[in-house]
Amino acid sequence: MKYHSHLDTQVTAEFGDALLASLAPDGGLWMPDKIPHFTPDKMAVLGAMDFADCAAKLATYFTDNRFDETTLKALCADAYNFDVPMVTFVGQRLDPAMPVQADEFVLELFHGPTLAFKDFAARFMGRAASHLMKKSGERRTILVATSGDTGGAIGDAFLGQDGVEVFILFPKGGVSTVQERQLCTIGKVGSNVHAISIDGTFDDCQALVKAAFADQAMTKRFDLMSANSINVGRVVPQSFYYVWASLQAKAAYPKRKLVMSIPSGNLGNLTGGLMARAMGAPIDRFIVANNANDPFVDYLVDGEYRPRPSVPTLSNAMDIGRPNNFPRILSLFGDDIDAIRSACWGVSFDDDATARHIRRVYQDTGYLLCPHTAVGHMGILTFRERHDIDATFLTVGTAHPAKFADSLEGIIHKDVPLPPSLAAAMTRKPRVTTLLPTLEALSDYIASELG
Ligand SMILES: N[C@@H](CCOP(=O)(O)O)C(=O)O
Repeated sequence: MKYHSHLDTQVTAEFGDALLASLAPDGGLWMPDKIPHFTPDKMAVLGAMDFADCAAKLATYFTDNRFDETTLKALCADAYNFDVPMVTFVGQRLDPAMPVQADEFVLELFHGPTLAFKDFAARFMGRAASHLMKKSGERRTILVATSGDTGGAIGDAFLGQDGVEVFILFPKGGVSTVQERQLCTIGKVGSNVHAISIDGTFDDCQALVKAAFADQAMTKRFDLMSANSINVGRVVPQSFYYVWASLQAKAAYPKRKLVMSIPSGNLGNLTGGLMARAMGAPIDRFIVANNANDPFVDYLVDGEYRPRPSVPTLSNAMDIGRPNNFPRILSLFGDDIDAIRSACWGVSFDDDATARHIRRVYQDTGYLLCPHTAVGHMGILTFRERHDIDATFLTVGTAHPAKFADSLEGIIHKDVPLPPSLAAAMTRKPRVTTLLPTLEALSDYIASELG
């Protein structure tokens, strides 16, 4: 498998080099040259595996000869040591071996160490980068912009890794209280993970990271690597759980179509899903569910892409006005908006609707949705109102509700208990630096921390 820049197919790289470089030399996003396509028979074999083995098998098609099968199997077994359940609001689990009647499930992708779907890609990326860097002796300074969840997952995945320093940029006041404490307590004094509160929005953080990569001198001086989903090493592993989950759902309900709803911001998760669909994963359609930051939903409606400054919402991890992966989606579909529309249906919701929905589902069933997953589930309800279709519906559950305890307690008027890892983070002293959103401030700070 080779990768090419989305700006120029002649600019190519192998997986390991694309991962460590993050962006192509022309500033483009790396794209797989050819997405492998699996027949239904081959898909059935993948679906019969457990998630870690399925991921390792898929990874053999996307990596290069620096990753043999044994390495990938061990890497995925180590990365994916947690559950990937699909459950109804009343706790019924989708299991192809069990007779099940329900048609709506939440694909809970938040059982990894930092309680968000970002763990899937961060843990693969961390282990893959470590494998490459051990061989070559290279070093990297990782920059990651976060609106809440990516930073924690990347910090956790690279914590203590030799030859790597991680700088997590988050918008001051723009992430939940629990997320902020998680981000700011991963790195202890002297460790390789550094949290930076940026006086600005997530878009400012993301723009700063991009400006750092556009600055050749800075990229070279610090050996920069991005751990955001502009890095193809984030997007590839985000396709694995779509393949596996869709195969489980199809095995349980072979006759039904499958519709998956993705709460979306930077569009990296959707890109992973679209890649899985291109591989032959039996997903009929994606619902792209946005909060008030909805340039992609608008694009699906009128074909005009209008990135704009983000506004703060309850589902803060999706407060993104200029989604990084939009060019990848265009590239996957050769700019054909009709093909994009046949794969994706979009809808957006405001905070009042989100809060009402969280309260209603909690009162009716006892299931507490995180604000992002709530947006995803509302997407399914609206889609079902407008389409008469016999399908299994999976809402992609992006984060554990306890990460948003502060806002959820005001919505359900009850305490939201924290899982042990988050409760422990709340007792630790934060270690964070506040910076203005300028390249000079960022560069000086990195230089001072690297000594
Ligand atoms: N929603 C993200 C924002 C960064 O997006 P990514 O796709 O680059 O990880 C977050 O939670 O930080």
